[in-house]
Amino acid sequence: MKRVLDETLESSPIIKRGEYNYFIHPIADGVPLFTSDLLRDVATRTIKKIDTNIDKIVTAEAMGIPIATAISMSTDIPYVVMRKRQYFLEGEVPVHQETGYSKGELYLNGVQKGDRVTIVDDVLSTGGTLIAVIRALERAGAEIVDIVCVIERGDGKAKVKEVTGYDVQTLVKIEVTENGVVILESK
Ligand SMILES: O=P(O)(O)OC[C@H]1O[C@H](OP(=O)(O)OP(=O)(O)O)[C@H](O)[C@@H]1O
Ligand code: HPA
Repeated sequence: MKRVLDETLESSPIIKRGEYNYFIHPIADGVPLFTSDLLRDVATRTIKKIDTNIDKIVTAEAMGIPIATAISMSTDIPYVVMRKRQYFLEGEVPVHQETGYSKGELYLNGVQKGDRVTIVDDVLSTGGTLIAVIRALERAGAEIVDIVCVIERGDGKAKVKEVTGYDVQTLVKIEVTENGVVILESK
């Protein structure tokens, strides 16, 4: 099957966000154009990697949402979005999130103690976001079954393992320089 993700990644434009070389790709930003071929490729490859005997998929806004939606529509597993906005619902879990270029809060709602959950997200870079999501789920008393991030860059995977003990699966590992994206590994 055509690996649309890999084919499109190598033509990603790069912009500077402070010192951070930020690649722009539809999976990570929704621009310049998010095609159904790309979403299907990502959803199909992610579903193959996870145990679908789970209660919920958990993702973080914004760009985990299309991925979680596509997986949910194929598997009938419902999903929860960790939002940057607070809702003040009973049991809401706030956590601090830091990426390579931003800081803020994320809020978890809708996950109950004992829920079997799988985390999906678009990019794993420093690992800051995943660590925050894992911490929130631990506080909620959920059982984390799988973690899949579509695109891996940097050493976030090792950092997540060191800090939380969890393994993260990814679909592609890339290197980002100011000149562009290079695919190091496609799984
Ligand atoms: O491993 P990290 O360094 O934490 O980077 C990965 C995170 O960065 C992006 O989120 P961002 O907060 O920029 O939100 P977005 O999805 O709205 O772009 C991306 O969607 C991941 O969640
Ligand atoms: O370089 C990036 N591009 C898009 N999304 C991201 N999330 C973390 N790093 C990046």
